[in-house]
Amino acid sequence: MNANRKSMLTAAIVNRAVRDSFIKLNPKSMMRNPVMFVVEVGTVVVLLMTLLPGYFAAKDDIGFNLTVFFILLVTILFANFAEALAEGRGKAQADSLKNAKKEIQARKRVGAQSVVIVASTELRKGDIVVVEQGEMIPGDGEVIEGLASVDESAITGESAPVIKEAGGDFSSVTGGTRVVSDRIVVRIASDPGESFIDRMISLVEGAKRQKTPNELALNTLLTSLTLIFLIVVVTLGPIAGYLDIELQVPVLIALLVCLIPTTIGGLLSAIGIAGMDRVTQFNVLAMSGKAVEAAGDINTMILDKTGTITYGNRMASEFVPVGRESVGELAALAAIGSVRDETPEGRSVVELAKKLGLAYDEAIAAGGEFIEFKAETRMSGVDLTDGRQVRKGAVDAVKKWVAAQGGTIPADLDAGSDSIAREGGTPLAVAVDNRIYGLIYLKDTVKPGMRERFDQLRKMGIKTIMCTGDNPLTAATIAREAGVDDFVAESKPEDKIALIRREQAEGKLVAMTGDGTNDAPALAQADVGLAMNSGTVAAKEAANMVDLDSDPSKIIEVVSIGKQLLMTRGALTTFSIANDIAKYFAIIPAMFILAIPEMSVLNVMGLGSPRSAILSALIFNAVIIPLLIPLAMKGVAYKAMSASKLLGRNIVIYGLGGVIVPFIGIKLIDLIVHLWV
Ligand SMILES: Nc1ncnc2c1ncn2[C@@H]1O[C@H](COP(=O)(O)OP(=O)(O)OP(=O)(O)O)[C@@H](O)[C@H]1O
Ligand SMILES: [K+]
Ligand SMILES: [Mg+2]
Repeated sequence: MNANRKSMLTAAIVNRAVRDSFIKLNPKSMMRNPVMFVVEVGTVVVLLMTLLPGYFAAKDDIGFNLTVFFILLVTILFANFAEALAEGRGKAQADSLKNAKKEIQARKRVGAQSVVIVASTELRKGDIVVVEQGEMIPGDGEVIEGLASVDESAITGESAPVIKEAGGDFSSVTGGTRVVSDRIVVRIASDPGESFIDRMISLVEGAKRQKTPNELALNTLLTSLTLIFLIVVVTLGPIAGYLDIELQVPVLIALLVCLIPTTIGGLLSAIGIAGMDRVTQFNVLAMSGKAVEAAGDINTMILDKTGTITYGNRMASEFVPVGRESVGELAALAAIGSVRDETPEGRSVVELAKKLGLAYDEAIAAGGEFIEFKAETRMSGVDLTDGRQVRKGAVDAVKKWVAAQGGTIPADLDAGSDSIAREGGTPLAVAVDNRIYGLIYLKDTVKPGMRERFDQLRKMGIKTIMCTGDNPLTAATIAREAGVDDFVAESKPEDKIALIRREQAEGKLVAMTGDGTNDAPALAQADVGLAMNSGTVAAKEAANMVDLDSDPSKIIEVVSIGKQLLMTRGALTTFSIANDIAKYFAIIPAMFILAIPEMSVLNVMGLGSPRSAILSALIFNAVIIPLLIPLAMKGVAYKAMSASKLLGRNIVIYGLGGVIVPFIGIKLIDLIVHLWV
């Protein structure tokens, strides 16, 4: 991962955040946060009363009023600082991305063979460019010719070059990355300003940050609470006046600020930004905050087997002949049928034949028409020039193919394939025309720690379904070994989308990962679709998240981050509202004692004086914001457990804690403040 992306808070980020806290005082930007905007209006009123004492207040109140003004101003600055700090890392990252986005020259193809030099900024969707060794790729696109290794460190932070090739699932390239060897022809897939880096910049900068539905709902709640308390406090003046009690405006404003949910109001956007940022630091790009929150609410997770649950480098490890066929013949045919199969499986078959010293005729292998592997047919092979058709593929698919040509199925085929499958391997049958020669044992291993991760997901209440093109027996073995809740075997690409729709019809939120063009519809259908950066342009465009490290099992952590975000917001909202209740008990008695000194029995907290009580409550209200910034940024500690259990636990910690902490805090502050007031 990128070193500067990992770095936590640098001095530069903090300095910038301090500066931004003042810039954010602009009422125009404050208005987006109604709770803090009310505080700002109150601050201005108190300032006016302090500056123009003759009009509004008695002279001896100047010191008190000035202090209230100062605490209120600091309260707003603290809230602004929280937001600015949360934005800081993204802004720093955007700066370094902008460096990767320099205008460069591109070799645009015109006509069949000639090229012209144009600026990369002039490239449009559909243009064809040629990129030679050492050159920067001028825009996002799909490799349509050639193969090259590409240094993508500008985007992924990963220094090892990756292979990009035409066709298949590793064909997408990103503008601003560099070809380190060979030459490719790329079809540009985005218009200027809409490239991956552009999107990434606006994403990390938060330029297009929109409030999520969740945030909007919470904001409405907080605004309503603010409005209610505003009405309460505004009517308190006349009521008190009627009772001949004089309540001073700055005291009323202090009361108002203590009562309205300033803690969560001040930290709300920081929590959202920090949640997004945690995902980004994890090298996953979420296209919206909504996607991250959806991840937190996921009920069902669909994972594919090969490459997600297992390592996915399925390697041929053994040739198993059936009937009276020989290993040599089987290996030769398997190799001939695989010479032009560029999948890892295909390459490993040829390698195994070579390793075992089993010969095959290179000339025969090179000729004929190559039949590429397709997830729909689950077979690959070659039609030789002599008319013979060589096929290898999923056992049931090959059986059907052979049967259709009037062939018979060797009696020991099923036993052989079952024993491979029971070990978690993938059996491939090898056939020529109507005759089956035997099996290839493809070995794959479950990634370590999968069982623990699925256990965790289960505790979170998330159902995991493994979806694989493999046969039911292999699927069952791997499913058992990895500990997923359910599996679907022999699934074709369209089965994934059907599965997602079925779950969604039951009201569930579904997450899935994918990288191929045929995953694109399912990625779009899923509530959280995580595409691999190595994958195709179609997959990346359909998904609402892209993993720069192309590790599909990361979906598990993304869900944890989403949950943590939702929980942090819930916990701090609970804490904030509980806090306000406690402050109410500190400040209301103080107000009345100030007006009617005989009421001093109300001073249950034993605070120094009414004024020091009010100031202490107000100071507590301000300092709790920066004290909670680390929690808002890091998120509350998250343990895998059911939603209801978590809710109960959080209400105890943050609800009860929220009531108790202010009493202690205000009392302590009062001990100091009382020395002056
Ligand atoms: N190169 C290949 N040539 C012939 N058959 C193959 C090849 N690769 C895979 N197969 C067969 O096709 C089946 C489906 O493969 P596919 O890649 O669609 O799914 P999968 O990788 O098994 O499952 P997953 O969805 O978990 O990735 C495999 O189980 C295997 O039997
Ligand atoms: K408050
Ligand atoms: Mg696959």
